[in-house]
Amino acid sequence: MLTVRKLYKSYGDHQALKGIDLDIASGEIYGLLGANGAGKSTTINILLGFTRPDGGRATLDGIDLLGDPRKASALVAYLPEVVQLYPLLTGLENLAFFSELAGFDYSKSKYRDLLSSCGLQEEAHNQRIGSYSKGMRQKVGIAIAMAKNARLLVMDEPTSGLDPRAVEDFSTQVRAFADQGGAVLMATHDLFNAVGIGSRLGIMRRGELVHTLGTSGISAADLQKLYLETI
Ligand SMILES: Nc1ncnc2c1ncn2[C@@H]1O[C@H](COP(=O)(O)OP(=O)(O)OP(=O)(O)O)[C@@H](O)[C@H]1O
Repeated sequence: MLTVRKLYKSYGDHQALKGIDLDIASGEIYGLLGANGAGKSTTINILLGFTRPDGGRATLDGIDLLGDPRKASALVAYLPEVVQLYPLLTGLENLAFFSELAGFDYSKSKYRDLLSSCGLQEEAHNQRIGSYSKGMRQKVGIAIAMAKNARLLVMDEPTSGLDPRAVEDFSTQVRAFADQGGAVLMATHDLFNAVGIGSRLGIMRRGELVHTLGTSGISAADLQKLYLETI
């Protein structure tokens, strides 16, 4: 579904990416791991069209993500570390606004269903986003991704600052997105969550993807050992 080939990026004479290859299938949650500066955000920013690569290709369901940013933004949803929403609008109004921006016009009850299915309690639907916790904002962010039928959900450090209950809720929503056939790419330092939620993991070191592994049968302790030996 997502295919990335030979992605290169330099900043001045510093090579931030040295030929990244990445494949994420439909229904897969891929955790991208690596120390600060390894190149995770650069990879994500290129896939989102925020940064231009020096070389390489990325396709999603055969569509060129790097050459056609408008098509790409219709297919890809992004959850940054802090989900950017309008603080003076309610959760429901934000969902309606961003859905309409993406060309979808649902009924109010459909928006409510989407928010509820993403775990946002009903009493919060009509509260302004300014009063939401980080976990609640993420639920709206995932509802927006679902509303626009995104095929790929990209996330940067989604669990930083979330309490364990919020991480559990978040994991449930992300799994639901993947179970509907979406692909998920998540850059994270949270090894425990990565091994819990991820189907596959990649460990980056100095601009290279040096290990990829499936998560079945791997404990967080095993992953931590491999990670520390790798970075
Ligand atoms: N805009 C930029 N200008 C110059 N150098 C940059 C820029 N963005 C990233 N870099 C450099 O590229 C390398 C990769 O950075 P990147 O942010 O992709 O790493 P990361 O793995 O996401 O790190 P972190 O875990 O800290 O977010 C680093 O050495 C960083 O300093």
